[in-house]
Amino acid sequence: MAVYTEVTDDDLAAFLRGYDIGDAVTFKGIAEGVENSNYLLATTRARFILTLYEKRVAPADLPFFLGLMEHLAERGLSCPLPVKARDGEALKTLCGRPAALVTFLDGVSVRRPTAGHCAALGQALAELHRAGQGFSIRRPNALSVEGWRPLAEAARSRSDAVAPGLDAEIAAELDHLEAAFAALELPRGVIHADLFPNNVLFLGDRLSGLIDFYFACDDALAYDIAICLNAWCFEPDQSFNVTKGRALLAAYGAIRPLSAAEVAALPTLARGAAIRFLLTRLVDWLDTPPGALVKKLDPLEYLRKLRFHQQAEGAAAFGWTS
Ligand SMILES: Nc1ncnc2c1ncn2[C@@H]1O[C@H](COP(=O)(O)OP(=O)(O)OP(=O)(O)O)[C@@H](O)[C@H]1O
Ligand SMILES: N[C@@H](CCO)C(=O)O
Repeated sequence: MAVYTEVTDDDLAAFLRGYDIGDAVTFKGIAEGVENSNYLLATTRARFILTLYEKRVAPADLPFFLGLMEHLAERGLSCPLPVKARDGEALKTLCGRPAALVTFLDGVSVRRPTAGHCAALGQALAELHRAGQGFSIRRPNALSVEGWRPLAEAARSRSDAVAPGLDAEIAAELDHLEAAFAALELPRGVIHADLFPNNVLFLGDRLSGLIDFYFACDDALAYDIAICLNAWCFEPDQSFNVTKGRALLAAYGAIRPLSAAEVAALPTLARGAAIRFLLTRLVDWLDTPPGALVKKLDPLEYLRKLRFHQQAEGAAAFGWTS
């Protein structure tokens, strides 16, 4: 569940007096999501999402996230648009938390993506990468290669309890990845960095919006593709669906063609993307107390994906065809 901070009717009424968006009609907490408190607000004019940023979002990063959504929306990407208050500011404080209102997007996320969904995702990802060009604020990726060993250290004495031998397996993989990533020179730009199916909305087969930009940062554009290949193209039995991978890559390439260096780097990037989510899930798994309301995500799902990539030979394993 994701309502950590309760907003009373009085809090809301006082908050909305700062905006010119009509009067509240309905207001309710949204159960999905794990990072922030989210509410769906309908006013006499339109629907909005009210987000109160909880402890995992650094307040210093909020101008990047809100500015990025505005930049992308102005360039035609279907993503939430931060709503400015009467004073021209989108970032406010509510119940002691940083807070913002963004526009509501219609659509539902898909649980079992088809190849058609993967193609739509690939196209939208390339459009996002194009639209991100020219965005002036920088945000390094704290969860790229330099961030992985500290996460592994945080889990270290406890990870073998999750899977025997896990600590040594992670250490060996990090040795490999640190060298492999150091050798990469790839086109960079703004990436979403968490574009899992729960962050992509569809109306029927049509992709209607991208949400949750709170991991967005500057990094290799192809790293975002690798994150999506991992999140969208594995089946529940953990086999990689080459048809879905091919659909994603072809649709992406039709908008933003991949360079030879990016294609060659995909297996390394996919291993990196696998260990990134393995590690963050592992730390959360170990640190979340029993009985907490937050749903814990399985780190071993990403260990299995990592092992697939360790065996894979070249981008053809993802369905890449030149
Ligand atoms: N602009 C929007 N339009 C429509 N629905 C939205 C919008 N923003 C968020 N939602 C809904 O709220 C839910 C939670 O939002 P979001 O994914 O941003 O939360 P979060 O706390 O950052 O969680 P997580 O990082 O786990 O995805 C989404 O799954 C979606 O149902
Ligand atoms: N997408 C992340 C969760 C938080 O963004 C994961 O599946 O591990």
